[in-house]
This record gives sequence, C-alpha cells and structure tokens, in this order.
Amino acid sequence: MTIQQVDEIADEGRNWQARCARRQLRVAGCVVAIFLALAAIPLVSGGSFDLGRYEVAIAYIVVAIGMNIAFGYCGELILGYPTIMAVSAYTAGMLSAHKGWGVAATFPCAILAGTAAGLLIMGSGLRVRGWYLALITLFSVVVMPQLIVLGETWTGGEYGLTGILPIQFGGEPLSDGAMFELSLAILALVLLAVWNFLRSGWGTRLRALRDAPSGARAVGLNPLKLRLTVYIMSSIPAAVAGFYLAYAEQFISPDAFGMSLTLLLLTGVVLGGAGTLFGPIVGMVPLLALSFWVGPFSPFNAITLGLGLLIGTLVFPDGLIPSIGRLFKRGSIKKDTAAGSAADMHVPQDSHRSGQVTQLESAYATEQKMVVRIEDISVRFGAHQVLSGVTLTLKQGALTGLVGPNGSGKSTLLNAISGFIQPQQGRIFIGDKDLSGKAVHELALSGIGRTFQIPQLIEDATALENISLGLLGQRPGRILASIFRLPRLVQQGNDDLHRSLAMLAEVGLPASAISTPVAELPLGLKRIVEIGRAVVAEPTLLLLDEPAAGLNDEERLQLGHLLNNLKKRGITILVVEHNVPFVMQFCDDLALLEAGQISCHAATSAALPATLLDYLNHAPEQSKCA
Ligand SMILES: Nc1ncnc2c1ncn2[C@@H]1O[C@H](COP(=O)(O)OP(=O)(O)OP(=O)(O)O)[C@@H](O)[C@H]1O
Repeated sequence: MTIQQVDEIADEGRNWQARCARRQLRVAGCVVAIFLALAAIPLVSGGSFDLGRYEVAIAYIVVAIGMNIAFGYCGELILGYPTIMAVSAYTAGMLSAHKGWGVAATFPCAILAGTAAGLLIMGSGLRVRGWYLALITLFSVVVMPQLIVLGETWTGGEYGLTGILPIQFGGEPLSDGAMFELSLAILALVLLAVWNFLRSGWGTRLRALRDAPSGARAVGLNPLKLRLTVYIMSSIPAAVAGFYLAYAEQFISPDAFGMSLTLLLLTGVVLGGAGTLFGPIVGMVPLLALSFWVGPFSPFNAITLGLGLLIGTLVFPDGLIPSIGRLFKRGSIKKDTAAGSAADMHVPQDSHRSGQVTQLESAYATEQKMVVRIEDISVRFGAHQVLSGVTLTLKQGALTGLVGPNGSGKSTLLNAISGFIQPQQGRIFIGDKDLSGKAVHELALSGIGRTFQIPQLIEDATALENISLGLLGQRPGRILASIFRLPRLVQQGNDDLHRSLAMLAEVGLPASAISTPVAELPLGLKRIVEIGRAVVAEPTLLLLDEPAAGLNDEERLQLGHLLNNLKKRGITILVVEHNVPFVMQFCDDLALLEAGQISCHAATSAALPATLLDYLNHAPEQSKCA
C-alpha cells in the first residue's frame, strides 16, 4: 500500500470520527431539547390524572429500553419483563405498606429482587434459544399474577396492594408535578446509561453474539458472560420502572403486569426498530398514545395494538428508526456506488517468497522455530471417524496449505484446533503451552485466530466496526466503567479505533469500508474483513477456511499477497484451500489430509512427493495447477 493510500484511510478515519461526533452532538442536543420541553408539561397539563398517565407511559418506555438491549441488540427473545416489574413493584410496595420502610431502603431491595427475578426467568437463555426462550419467559408472565393472588396476605391478592407510602422530600409527599419530573429524570438516566453502555463497545459485542455467534467466540468473547451481562442490564430498567410505578400509583394490582403489557412492549420495540437506541421510544410513543385514546382497559386496546403492529411492520419492516435512517442515507448511497468494489483493495505486492521449508513432518518437529504442534487429533461424529490421529507441525511465519478431498475433515481439523469441536483425543501446543481442552474464547485469547468458510460478520456494522471486534474480544468489558464513561475506557476505545484503522489499511481495504456496512461489500472483501478482525488481535496462529473460495483471479492474487505480508509479521498460517494454483503460488508447504490422516506434508519449493502430485493433478478441473 502506498503512503498516499495510507493517508487516504487516515483522513477518512478522521472524517468518519468527526462525522460520528457531530451526529452524536446533534442527537444529544435534540434529546436534551425534548426532555426540557417534556419537563414543562406539569405547567400546562390538566391535572394529576393526565400526569399519572404520562408517568405510567414513561415507566413502560423505560422497560422497553431494557428489553431492547436483550431483544434488539442481542437477539434474545425474552418476554418476561412484566414479571420483573411486578417483583420489583411488589417488593417495594410490601416493604412500604407493611413495614413502613422509606424509599432509601425499599429502592435497593426492589432493584435487587427485580434483577434476581430477571436472571431467574432469563437463565434458561443459557440453555435454549429462540421460541423456546420466548415461551419459557412468557410463561412467567402468565404465572406471576397467580402467584400474587396466592400470596394475598402480603400482596393484597387480586384486589391489589394499597397503603404504599408516598415518596417524601423534606417531610412532605412529592407533588404530582414532582413525581412526573422524577419519572422524566429516571427515563433520562436510564437512556444515558444504556447509551454509554452500548457505545462503549458493548453494542458491537452484543450484535456479534446476535448475528455472528461463532465469530464472537472466535475473537475471544465468552457467550455465557455476555448473556449474563445482557440479562442483568436489561432487567435493571424493568426493575426501576416497577419500583417507580409502585410509588407513582401508590397502588399495584396483578392486572398491571399481564400479557397485554408484554404485547405492548414487544410491539413498541419492533415498531420503533429493534437494536436501535431510540427505537423503543419512537415505537412506544404512538402505541401508548393510541392505547390511552382507546382506553387502557377497553376491549379494543389489544385489537388496536395488534393492528398497529401489523400495519407498522408492513410499512416499516425494520422499524421506524432504520426506515427513517435509510431515507436520509439514500442520497449518499447513490453517490457512493463504488463503495464496496473489490477492485478498490490496496494490497501491496510482496517482495519475496518465504525461505526454505523442511521436507517431512518428523523433520519439522525438530525445528527450533516450531510454534504450533497438533498431536494425534481424533474426531468422531457418532460412528463416523472423521480424523484419526492427525499430527501436524507448523513453523512460525510459514503458510501451510491443508488440502484434501471434499469431506476429508479439513474444516473439522480447523474446528478442533480452534475449540469449536472437542476432539476425542489429541493435544494442541503453541510453543510449550498445552492448549488442549480449552474453550473457543480461551483459545482465541491464547493466540488462535480464525476465519470461516461462510464469513461470520455483523452484517449491518461497518468493516471498521467488525475489525474492532477483534480487539473488543481481548478487553475485559467493564460494565460500570462503560456506563459512567470513565476516561480510561474512552482512551482505550480511541486507541483501539486507531489500531483497527491501521489494520483496515494493512489488509488493504478501501477507505470507503470505514463507513460501509459489510452487507454491502462483495464476498472477497468480507473475507478480508474477517482476516483483519482475526489479525488485529495479533494471533500466533491464523486458521483460514477456504479464503479464496468465490474470488476471481485478481482478488485471489490480492489475498495471496496479503497472506505473504501477514507471514512477514511472524504469524503462522494454516489455510484450507481447494484452489491448486493459489496454494502452489502462495503456500510454503502443503499437508494432504486423506482418510482422516495427514498422508503427506511437504514444501512447495522442492519437488513434491508423488502422493501430493497425484492429488493435485486429480483435483477438480477448475482448480488444477496451470
Ligand atoms: N458437526 C458434525 N456432525 C456430524 N458430522 C459432521 C459434522 N461436521 C462435519 N461432519 C462430517 O465430517 C466429515 C468431514 O467434514 P468437513 O467439513 O470437515 O470436510 P472438509 O474436508 O472440510 O470438506 P469440504 O472440502 O467439502 O469443505 C463430513 O462427512 C461431514 O459430513
């Protein structure tokens, strides 16, 4: 890549950062203006009935914001939020009504109880996904009102709980106006906390878990830890809303936490745009307005909500916010039609092939520079023995091509090395370190990077964001530091952004990839983005699964040059590839996998053994050596 091209990317990176900062400032300005306007409502509003309705509406919006973290950003179909609200509301209500506790004491109890209930309900998400998870969590919404009725001595049963003491300030109960301002303050704080949380890198982590779970694990993200974080973060707003409702109404009944609330929340999040920060607000406001217009207890309420969902999703299939965003973007996309062309790739020509490689496996094993050793790996699926005692040694900075017939187990071997499959026997060493039995994310953190036959990327994120995921996988992801936007974390985010930009330039992506969603890139560039994501974390071993598949001659050549450059950085590369000209041109040595074993391992710089030549000459016509 020329200095001019590197400068071009650095310029575009700076422009992109400036554009993002400007957009965030504009959005923050609008939000502050809206909140200030809303704060004036008590001055013009009719009275406590109207204010009470607005407070309920705001509480529901707070819950929808929490739901959006799990459902929108992480793709977890969790519907049990009314239950979390109920647990929190009843905890606060009962402690206040029966024990006379003040707000300072009931608040932590309610939030803890609500969050614990959230973890309990959502815990099944650690085992099941999709509709199973939806059904289990929905079940809690059906059961909760019955539990409340069963515990009527404490909860007041179906007639509701009364006697909740009002929130006091200076010995006086808060006025209706002050209660409304409190609800606004809660909404503002929750929105700010969630915004900070999502833009600190957690948003990218969660979207990776939603769209590319294997990719997320391959960069070092622990899905269990991520999901627990999501469950806690999405439960807290519901718990806060439940707590607030108990005090706002000073009366709670089981009817308030039923199925219709679930429907309202789901509709609002989907209609506004799941996975967008302001989607739940934009979706909930018209629905709540409709609901209040029809009457919350009217039989037409559910019908109106259902119609709203139907019409909304037909007209705005991705939700209101993405549709509005597309309208604004349309002009710029038209202008930028060349954004994703593979021909824009800027990969420097490598100056030389790697040095001599040794001939056979036994010889490799004695080399001082040996870094990766795969020993006696066996994998069986049921009765099907795919790998039987595969042993392979890879030298530092060498590019080894793993070839073999379809179904011979090449991808299985990559999966076994990277932890996606636990082999029945065998060991994997990087240097002296035995990595056998480790989980995928642990192996990623130990220096194993990989790509996939079908790229595992966040399709609606830009190439730059996808590459930065490689670094996010290495970071501990501190939740409180993210919410409070501690300067140390912001600095690290900036450093990571610059490293990701440098990687984008190094792998030869065009400057336009900084702001182009990868969904708009051709397959060749997607593969390069995946390589960038793996390499930015500076792996010791890079595993590539058919990176040249579907590429044209020019793109293959560019990919080969890129791999040569990565080798020069000392990265050991194992590439599964069917394309014979590609492996002959770029690989330092070739390993042939047949009948579950490495039948031959030799350097491409020397005369190839007959077994390997025979395989290469009988490879499919389109991939034969010219
Ligand atoms: N998770 C799995 N469960 C059961 N069988 C599997 C699984 N993964 C792979 N296999 C089987 O293992 C064998 C090897 O598959 P693998 O994908 O590793 O082959 P490959 O050499 O990479 O093939 P190709 O070159 O076509 O990609 C195939 O018969 C495949 O059906």
